[in-house]
Amino acid sequence: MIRALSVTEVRAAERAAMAQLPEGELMQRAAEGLAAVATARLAERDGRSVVALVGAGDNGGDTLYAAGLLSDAGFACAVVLLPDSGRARVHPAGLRAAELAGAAVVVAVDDPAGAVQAVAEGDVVLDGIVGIGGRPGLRPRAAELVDAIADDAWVIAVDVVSGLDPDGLDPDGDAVWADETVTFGVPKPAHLLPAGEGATGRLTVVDIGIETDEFPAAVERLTHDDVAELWPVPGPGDDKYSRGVLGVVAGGETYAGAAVLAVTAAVESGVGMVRYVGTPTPVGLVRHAVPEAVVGEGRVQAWLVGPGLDPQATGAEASAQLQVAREALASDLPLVLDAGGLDLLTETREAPTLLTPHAGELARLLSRLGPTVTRADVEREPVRHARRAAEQTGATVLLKGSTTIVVGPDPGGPVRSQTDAPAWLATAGAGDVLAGLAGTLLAAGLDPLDAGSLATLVHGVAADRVSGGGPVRALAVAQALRPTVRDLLRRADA
Ligand SMILES: NC(=O)C1=CN([C@@H]2O[C@H](COP(=O)(O)OP(=O)(O)OC[C@H]3O[C@@H](n4cnc5c(N)ncnc54)[C@H](OP(=O)(O)O)[C@@H]3O)[C@@H](O)[C@H]2O)[C@@H](O)CC1
Ligand SMILES: Nc1ncnc2c1ncn2[C@@H]1O[C@H](COP(=O)(O)OP(=O)(O)O)[C@@H](O)[C@H]1O
Repeated sequence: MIRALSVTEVRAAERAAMAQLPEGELMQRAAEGLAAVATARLAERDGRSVVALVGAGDNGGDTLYAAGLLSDAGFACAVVLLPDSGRARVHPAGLRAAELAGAAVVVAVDDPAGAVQAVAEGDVVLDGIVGIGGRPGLRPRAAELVDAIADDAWVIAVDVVSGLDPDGLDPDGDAVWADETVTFGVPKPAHLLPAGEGATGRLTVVDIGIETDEFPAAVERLTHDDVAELWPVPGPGDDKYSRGVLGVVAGGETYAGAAVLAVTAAVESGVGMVRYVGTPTPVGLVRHAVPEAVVGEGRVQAWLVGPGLDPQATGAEASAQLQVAREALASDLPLVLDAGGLDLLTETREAPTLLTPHAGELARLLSRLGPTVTRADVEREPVRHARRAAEQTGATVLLKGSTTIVVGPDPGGPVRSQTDAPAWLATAGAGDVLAGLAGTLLAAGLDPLDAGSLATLVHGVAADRVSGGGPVRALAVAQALRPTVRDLLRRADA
């Protein structure tokens, strides 16, 4: 699992480490790590010149020391000081080290044209304007200099891309767009959350000797190595009931195929059994496409309600199906609530509950529970809106997107953030597959946070497998779940 710490926790971890180390040691380690990465990138690109954009804080200090090391190593190094007060506010010892090593110093406020020219000449650009002390956005001088970076330069953000909210909550405004971020000790939320992930580029974590395991994570990301630990693998004593029966209330006369996709995904991901409840058309399709599924009500360990379900549908059969859906919501069993089923949520459930909206559905849900929220609002601040929905409903919320985030109702709990899928997965029916897969995991007894994030990871890996760089269809993703789970489980034996 990859863990990111909030700025507050990072500072606490750094304080604890600093208490054991000589003054300035952490910054030296950070600078050495940064210089080593920059040296490797220069070598890969046959580059000779480095330019360092330097702000007023310790992030600028790291960058100045690294520029000194790179200068010592023989690279042509320029440092551009951004603060209005010029030399006065940058890290004094770092500046001395860079100058002693022979780096050329340009004070942007005194020589704006020289600063632009220096920036344009860098084969590698170090963004040391701000790190974890930064507020979102770039000031005009910084923005102008960032614009001057050559298109083919390799931009390395120091610790956190300047312009981002390091905690990854505020929407990204004007920010540096890095090819790579070299971060110190532990990832920060901006590296893993939608607001900052794109601008962060490749993430390289440099060990500077700070202990972070004891500190709570703000953001977590499951990796392939986590699958074997979390996946419900049956043992000799299991039978189909003990492995978990999933009741699926999905599909209707309008969106009949959603039922096939969700039920297929549940069966392909190894559910003990599916009991399917639908109207005549999807019942016929499910019987034909998934002979393993049992049609009709019965005892289940968890429910999936919603894919392709029309909560406004009328007529005897649709009403009977909606009645089962409402009973599932009112039950004390774990529940995945997706798509049309989200409209049926009227009160807080006590049992484990996973809501799986996309941005539009989350906006609709929040608007039903409080003031109007638009899809654009959710897309601008996904974590805040998912958290709000989780707090208001008492459920775990899985907000789908290119980065999918999963948050539980405890506001202090971590955000799970997954980016495993190719953009080809943005296709109709993909969400129905995810819902079926999440249902399998909930029926097997996983809690909603693990079920949601593990399902998202496996769904994304399966999509990647069937894509191979080309289009995917949702049914193929569902059918790829079996080999995908098998291969991910095999990693543990390898
Ligand atoms: N702590 C440690 O032990 C270690 C820390 N390390 C390093 O320290 C970094 C944190 O350093 P930090 O705390 O000095 O904050 P930092 O990110 O340099 O920014 C603060 C300055 O930025 C300014 N500023 C803010 N927003 C701005 C904006 N949008 N645009 C422009 N300026 C803006 C603000 O100035 P003001 O607004 O007052 O003018 C303030 O002075 C961390 O990321 C890591 O690299 C490593 O050495 C390892 C050990
Ligand atoms: N740009 C993207 N990159 C990767 N995955 C994406 C992207 N956009 C959407 N997805 C994923 O595709 C699926 C789409 O789900 P959803 O919108 O509910 O589709 P449907 O309702 O048609 O089944 C979700 O799992 C989502 O995370």
